[in-house]
Amino acid sequence: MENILEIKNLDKTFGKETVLKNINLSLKKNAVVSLLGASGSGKTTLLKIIAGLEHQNNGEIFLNGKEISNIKPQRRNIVYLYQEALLFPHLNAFENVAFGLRLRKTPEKDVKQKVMQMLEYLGMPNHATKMANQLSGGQRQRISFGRAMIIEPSLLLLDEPFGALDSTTRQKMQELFKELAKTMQLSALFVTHDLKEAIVMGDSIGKIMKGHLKQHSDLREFYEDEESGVKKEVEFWKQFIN
Ligand SMILES: Nc1ncnc2c1ncn2[C@@H]1O[C@H](COP(=O)(O)OP(=O)(O)OP(=O)(O)O)[C@@H](O)[C@H]1O
Repeated sequence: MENILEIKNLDKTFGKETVLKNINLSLKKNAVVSLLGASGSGKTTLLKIIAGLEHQNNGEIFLNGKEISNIKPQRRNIVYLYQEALLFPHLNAFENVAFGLRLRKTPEKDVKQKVMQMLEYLGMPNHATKMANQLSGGQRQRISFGRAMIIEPSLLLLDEPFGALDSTTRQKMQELFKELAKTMQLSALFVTHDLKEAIVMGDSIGKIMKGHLKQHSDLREFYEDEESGVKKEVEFWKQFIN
């Protein structure tokens, strides 16, 4: 199947610090790649470069087969959703979700229908008229997630999107995302610190270590790799079971 995203030989340094070294990554259309890596390993930097908010020192980025390194962020049809995504404070939840549709001059009838459906998906139809500061942290996070999803971007870059949620809501959002990714045929890079979440969300998994990215084509290969930490995790749980 065709790759929506292809990164070739990408390097990034900040001053004397080499953050990313010879990164190669491919993402198939309608697939999700989970991206793991310790704090400070360069995950956010990689997403920012793909979104066009940082620039690489070397290497190329192809979106749908087209090199995009010199294309402005707003022209890339990529949505980058970061951890502390801010909602527009002067807009209510409905209007925050509707924002991208309004920019695209979507007819009012469709805006209403799409936004209400998204709020329904997010479990928030009763919060539509609340302003951003009247929502809880997790609710704000869900609304910003809905705002990103609703415009059906070619590529979604998600940086720990469910990091601040309790485990029940987090699991619900994972299920919702998987469902929406399928129905909206989304392609996404999904950054998480959580091994279990990476496995649940990803069709394949990449891990950044010491500036290098290792991409596993499937979960079996990821499991077999001692460095992935999955075997260790399994052994940990086994020791409690006779
Ligand atoms: N604008 C910048 N100027 C200088 N150094 C930077 C800049 N942005 C990031 N860095 C450095 O690059 C390294 C990678 O940072 P990055 O935010 O990409 O890590 P991360 O894997 O996303 O971490 P976390 O999981 O903690 O969010 C860090 O050492 C950070 O200090």
